[in-house]
Amino acid sequence: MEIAIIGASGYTGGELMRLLLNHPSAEVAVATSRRLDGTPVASVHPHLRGLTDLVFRNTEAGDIDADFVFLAVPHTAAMKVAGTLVERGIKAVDLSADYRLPKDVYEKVYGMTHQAYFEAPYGLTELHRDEIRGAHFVANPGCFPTGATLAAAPLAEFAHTIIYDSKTGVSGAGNTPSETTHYPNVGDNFSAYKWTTHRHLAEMRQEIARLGSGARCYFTPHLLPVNRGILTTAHILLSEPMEQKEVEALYRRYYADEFFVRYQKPTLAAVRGTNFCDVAVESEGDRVVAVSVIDNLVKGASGQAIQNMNLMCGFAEDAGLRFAGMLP
Ligand SMILES: NC(=O)C1=CN([C@@H]2O[C@H](COP(=O)(O)OP(=O)(O)OC[C@H]3O[C@@H](n4cnc5c(N)ncnc54)[C@H](OP(=O)(O)O)[C@@H]3O)[C@@H](O)[C@H]2O)C=CC1
Ligand SMILES: CC(=O)N[C@@H](CCC(=O)OP(=O)(O)O)C(=O)O
Repeated sequence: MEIAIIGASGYTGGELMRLLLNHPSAEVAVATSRRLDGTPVASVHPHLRGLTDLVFRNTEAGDIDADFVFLAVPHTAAMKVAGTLVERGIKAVDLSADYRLPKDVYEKVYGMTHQAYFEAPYGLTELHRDEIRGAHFVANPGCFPTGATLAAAPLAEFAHTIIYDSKTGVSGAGNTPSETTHYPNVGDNFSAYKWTTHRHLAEMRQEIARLGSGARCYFTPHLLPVNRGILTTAHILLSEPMEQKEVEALYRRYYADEFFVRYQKPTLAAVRGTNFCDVAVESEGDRVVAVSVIDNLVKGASGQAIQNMNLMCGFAEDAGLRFAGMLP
């Protein structure tokens, strides 16, 4: 199957190309960039040199010749081309935020009118597998909502309040340099941002509600001086206390059949470069602390996008994604 990546010069585009090198049934045939038409992919992604001869092309969505497309561009850019792909009958996963929320919620959170809205399954694979399987267009979740929701999902129905406290690596901000990502500002430093107003809170609330929970959700992100990874500490306040044994058994049962969710002490290094989410819980009665880790560029973006592509196209869900991280 031939793949096109729109926005292939960015971090998630590069990560899609890296991961798809090992996919048994898919090969990247088109890598688009507006700025880099005619430039070898390996000149921007040097880790791919010798593994791909592809050259970036500034191809319009209407002219793309491929069986499947990944949209790896910022929100608002994705909505400009999504409709064309759907009309042409080309299956696609959108890594941006453009189709993750209902229109009215999107417009409120992103402060703009959605120009090309349609409904799409939310691609948090473990929770929405049946809708994703066979779908033509899937909205890949945000990186924070992926790790946070997987941390809280098993206890959602027993909770009245969930407070997510996340620490993220800098690659979450994309490849455009900014004051925030400037090395002296981020290196040897640590800070909170968007303390109460991060746009991913809407996705987190949506997923907890879809689990049938009326729990209130809150979220504060922090910027870690590392390139990859998100560690989320979810403080889950329960209506009735639960003992450690019961909570741990619940988590182990909930994820027993999920290859990409592992119950073990979460550390960023153990999931770096992989599609795994590691999770563990500790109870102190009416507060359970659930900690999860993911790689923001893999389970938080490109890896989960491939997991979704696999379901949409009838491949094994773990095709191209079954490998270990690197320790130490
Ligand atoms: N980084 C992460 O951890 C995660 C990112 N995402 C989402 O995935 C998408 C891609 O993110 P990421 O790879 O980090 O972003 P980057 O900024 O690293 O790359 C995006 C690429 O899109 C192209 N682009 C930028 N603006 C436009 C535009 N207006 N129209 C068309 N193309 C454009 C650029 O390529 P060129 O200039 O060469 O055309 C750029 O290299 C975003 O929507 C992001 O929110 C989701 C989860 C996690
Ligand atoms: C470190 C950093 O800046 N992270 C980004 C992650 C968001 C992201 O990638 O999400 P969308 O796909 O929803 O745009 C942020 O907090 O905005």
